[in-house]
Formats: sequence, C-alpha cells, structure tokens
Amino acid sequence: MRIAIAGSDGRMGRMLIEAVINSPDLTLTVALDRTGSACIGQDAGGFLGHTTGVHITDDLDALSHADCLIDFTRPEGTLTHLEACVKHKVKCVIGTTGFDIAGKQAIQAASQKTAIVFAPNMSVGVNATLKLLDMAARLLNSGYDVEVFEAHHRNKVDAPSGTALAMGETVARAWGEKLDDIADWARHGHTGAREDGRIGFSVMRGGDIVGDHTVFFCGAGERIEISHRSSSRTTYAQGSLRAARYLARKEFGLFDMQDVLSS
Ligand SMILES: NC(=O)C1=CN([C@@H]2O[C@H](COP(=O)(O)OP(=O)(O)OC[C@H]3O[C@@H](n4cnc5c(N)ncnc54)[C@H](OP(=O)(O)O)[C@@H]3O)[C@@H](O)[C@H]2O)C=CC1
Ligand SMILES: O=C(O)C1=N[C@H](C(=O)O)C[C@H](O)C1
Repeated sequence: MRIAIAGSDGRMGRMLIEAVINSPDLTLTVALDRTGSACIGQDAGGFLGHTTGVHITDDLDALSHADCLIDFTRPEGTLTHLEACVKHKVKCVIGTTGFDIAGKQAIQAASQKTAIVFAPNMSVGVNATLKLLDMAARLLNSGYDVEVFEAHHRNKVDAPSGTALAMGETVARAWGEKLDDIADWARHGHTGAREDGRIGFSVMRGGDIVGDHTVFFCGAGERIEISHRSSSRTTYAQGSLRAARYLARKEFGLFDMQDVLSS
C-alpha cells in the first residue's frame, strides 16, 4: 500500500514516517508539508538519518502516487488535503482535531467519494477506554457528577482535546443527551453550585505531556476515575497504520477507530 503523510515535519508526521519506513507492507511514496515550511525539498527520512528518496513537497498533485493519505495537521490543512484526495481517488486517515461543525460536514461529504477514517485518538487503549466509559455512564446515570480532565504538551493549539470531547460525547450519548446541551466548558469567578446532569471540562497545558485523560464520576461517598495516559506517540502512529490497512478494503464511507478495531 502506497502511503502519503501530511504534516511531515510535525510531531505526528515524523512518528508516522518512521512507522511507515519500518512496515514491510507499506511504502512511503509522498511526504507533504505546507508551502513555506523549511522542510520542503528535504528527504522525508532526513530526521532519522535515513535516505528514503521521497522529498517533502507542497504539491498536492503528488497524491496521485499514493493509495492513502495519513493527515495529522490542522483543520484548514486537512480539508484542503481532503479535496486533493477526492480528486486523486486517495483514501484518508484523519487524526487532526479541532474541527468546527462545517469542517466535520465537509469530511462527511468527502466520505461519499472516498473512504475515510476520522478519529480524535488512534490508540487502542483510548478506544478501549471509550467502551469502558460507555458502560460506566450507563451504570452511573444519576447521583454522579461527571468531570473530564485532560493534560497535554505546551504546543497543543486546541482545547479541550478531541479525545476529551469524544469522552464527553460518549457519556452524553449514554445518558441520551447531546454534549453541547450539558457541557460546562470552563468555570471562573462566582459560578454558583454545580448543577446535576452536567459534564464539566478542565484543561492543563505544560511541558512535553503526551496526553493524559481522566473522567471522574463523583458521587456521595465515592469517586470513580477512568484514566488513560499516553507516554509515547507510537500508539497513535501504529493505530493510524492499522486504519490505513482497514481502508484498503473500502471504496468510500466514514469510519472511526471503533470500526477499525472491531474488524
Ligand atoms: N488522532 C490522534 O490520535 C492524534 C491527533 N493529534 C492531532 O494531530 C494534529 C497534529 O498534531 P502534532 O503533530 O502534534 O502537530 P504539529 O504542530 O507538531 O505538526 C503539524 C504539522 O502540520 C503542518 N501544518 C500546519 N498547518 C498546516 C496547514 N494549514 N496545511 C498543511 N500543513 C499544515 C505543520 O507545518 P508547520 O510546522 O510548517 O506549521 C506541521 O508539519 C493536531 O490536531 C493534534 O490534536 C495528535 C496526536 C494524536
Ligand atoms: O495534540 C496532541 O498531542 C493530541 N491530540 C489528540 C487530541 O486532541 O485528543 C490526541 C492525543 O490526546 C494527543
């Protein structure tokens, strides 16, 4: 399978290039980054001291040499790349977070023309955690205050993380609610007492934290905490490759990591 990587000089882009190079069933054929980036023209494996012969480019028509693009960039970049994927009939694994409603609708529309896996977290552990949360939310559906906490590195630009949002959505869905209707995104000043049935969010940014998430179910006399902590980005890269292999069998459609992991 011929793989293209977007955001080749980014934290995830580099992890993905290394993972593809080390996967015998996958071939790196395209490495993208944005116009003006200092990495354009460099060998995609240069940061590893490795010569791949694939030079990082901003030419999206290079996607004609790929079967699947793996994209961890920014929403505006991903949506531009997705148009090129549709044009060149290339499948797409999207790990980027922070899309607005219009962005999510554009992904949905593109999935009628190509096959897409879109997930805010590609790690097997996080996706198992989402299953545990669904079970906990169904059992603890009254008398428990739910709070979602996430911590990430100082360079993360969106908040709450896509994973924290997915965790909140999982609890809200289990309660028959929409997250937007019951979320408290932040608290400051004289907030008054906490209301029942809300989901609170809190966010920490600092240093090189890869990604920590905890959902608290706080009751009277007890507290349940369901936590996931990432210590390496490898899990995101390996999950993305699994998603790309899954798409080899699909023509079009929108899938998530639960689809990938249950196949
Ligand atoms: N689903 C998952 O499992 C995971 C998702 N993520 C998400 O992936 C995304 C990227 O994270 P990370 O690798 O840490 O970020 P980085 O900032 O390290 O890398 C982003 C890369 O994308 C490039 N880029 C930025 N804007 C554009 C654009 N408009 N068009 C094309 N390329 C662009 C950057 O180029 P330049 O440096 O020139 O700006 C850089 O190479 C985030 O949304 C993050 O939340 C991260 C980890 C796991
Ligand atoms: O930006 C990151 O680093 C991460 N982003 C994803 C998110 O927003 O949930 C996944 C992971 O937590 C790392």
